[in-house]
Amino acid sequence: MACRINRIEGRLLFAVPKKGRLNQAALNLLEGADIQFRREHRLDIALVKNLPIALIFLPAADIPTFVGEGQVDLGITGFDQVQEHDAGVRSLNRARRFSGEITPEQENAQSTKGAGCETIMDLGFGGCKLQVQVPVKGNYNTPKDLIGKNIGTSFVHLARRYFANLELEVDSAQDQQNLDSLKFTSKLRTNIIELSGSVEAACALGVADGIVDLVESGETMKAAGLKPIDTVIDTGAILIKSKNPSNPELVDLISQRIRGVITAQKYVLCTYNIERGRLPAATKIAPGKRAPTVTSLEEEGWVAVSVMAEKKKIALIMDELTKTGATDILVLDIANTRS
Ligand SMILES: Nc1ncnc2c1ncn2[C@@H]1O[C@H](COP(=O)(O)OP(=O)(O)OP(=O)(O)O)[C@@H](O)[C@H]1O
Ligand SMILES: O=P(O)(O)OC[C@H]1O[C@H](OP(=O)(O)OP(=O)(O)O)[C@H](O)[C@@H]1O
Repeated sequence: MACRINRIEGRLLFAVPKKGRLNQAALNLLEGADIQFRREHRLDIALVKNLPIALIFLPAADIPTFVGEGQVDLGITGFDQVQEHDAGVRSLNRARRFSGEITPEQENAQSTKGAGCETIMDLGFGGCKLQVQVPVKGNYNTPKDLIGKNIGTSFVHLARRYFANLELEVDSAQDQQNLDSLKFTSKLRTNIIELSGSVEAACALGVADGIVDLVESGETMKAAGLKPIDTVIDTGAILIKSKNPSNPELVDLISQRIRGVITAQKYVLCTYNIERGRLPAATKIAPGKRAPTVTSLEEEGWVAVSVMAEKKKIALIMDELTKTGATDILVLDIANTRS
C-alpha cells in the first residue's frame, strides 16, 4: 500500500465499520471499553486520546482485507465478510494456479498470507443468516432448482462456492480436481451476478432467479415476496486481528476490555436473602459465573447472596428463587466487568 498508515505515530490501527448495521453497536463497544476519540467530520481516521491507537473507519466488507494483509492490526466486522474475503483470496490464487501462473506451493503461501485474519471473539451483535432465497410465487423450491440460473448477491465468492458444491453433488462427480476447477474457474453453470445492495429487488426486476443475501428479522425478504430455501452460513459481528499485530500487548488489553463489556451486557447482578438451609436449592437455580458470594445477615440463620446471572434468563430465575423461599430479590445492571 502506498500510504503505510499503520506506522502513523506508532499507533495500533483498529478498523471500525464506518456505516451500516454494525456501526452503532461497534461504537457502543468502544465507548464501553473507554476508547476515547473525536472523529472530525468526514475524516475516516481518528486518534484515540487515552491510548496509542488510531481508529480507521472502513466499510465492513473491506475490513478483512486490511486486517488480513496486516495493514491494520485489529478490526470489527461480520463473520460473513471474513468468510467472503477468505473465499475470494483462495479463489484468486486457485485460478492463478490453474492457469499455471503460480505453483501449488505459491498458491498455498499466497492464500495463507491474504486470508490472514484471526478471530479473537464473537461480539454478540449483528446476528443474521446468509440465505438462498427465491420468489414465493415461482417454480423454484430447492437450491438444486437454481442450478444453471441467475443468482444475485453481494457475496459472490461464497455463492460461487455454494453452487459449485451443489453442482458437483448433482453431477455426482467424485473427483476433487473437478470440484476445485468448478469452484475457482468459470466452469460453474450457475451464473453469479454481483450486486452491491438492495439485492432483494433483483428477482422482481427480472435480473435474477434467486438471491443469496442476509436475513435477520425476515422483513426485507417478506416485503420482496421471497422465501428462504437454504442457509449458506450463520454470521455475527466478530473482533479480528492480523497475524502479526504491531503491538500484541495492546491487542490483548483491548480484547480484555471488550470481553468485559460484552460480559457486562450479557449478565446482571442478582442479590437476595434466604435461610441458610435453603441455600443449596437456590444455588442450583442461579449458580453464578464461578460461584455465588454468600455473606451472613445479622438475623440468625439467614444469609445474603449475590450472583451473576444471564440477563435473558433472569425473570425465570427470579420466579424459581421466590419458590425456594428467597426474599428481597434485587436485579442490578453491571456497568463493566473484568475476569
Ligand atoms: N439485517 C441485518 N442484521 C444484522 N446484521 C446485519 C444485517 N445486515 C447486515 N448485517 C451485518 O452487517 C454487515 C454489514 O452489512 P451492511 O449492509 O450494514 O453494510 P454496508 O454495506 O457497509 O452498509 P449499508 O448497507 O448501509 O451500505 C454484514 O456483513 C453483516 O455482518
Ligand atoms: O431480515 P431483515 O431484518 O429485514 O434484514 C435483512 C436486510 O438487512 C441487510 O440490508 P441493509 O438494510 O443493511 O441494506 P442493504 O440492502 O443496502 O445492504 C440485508 O442485506 C437485508 O437486505
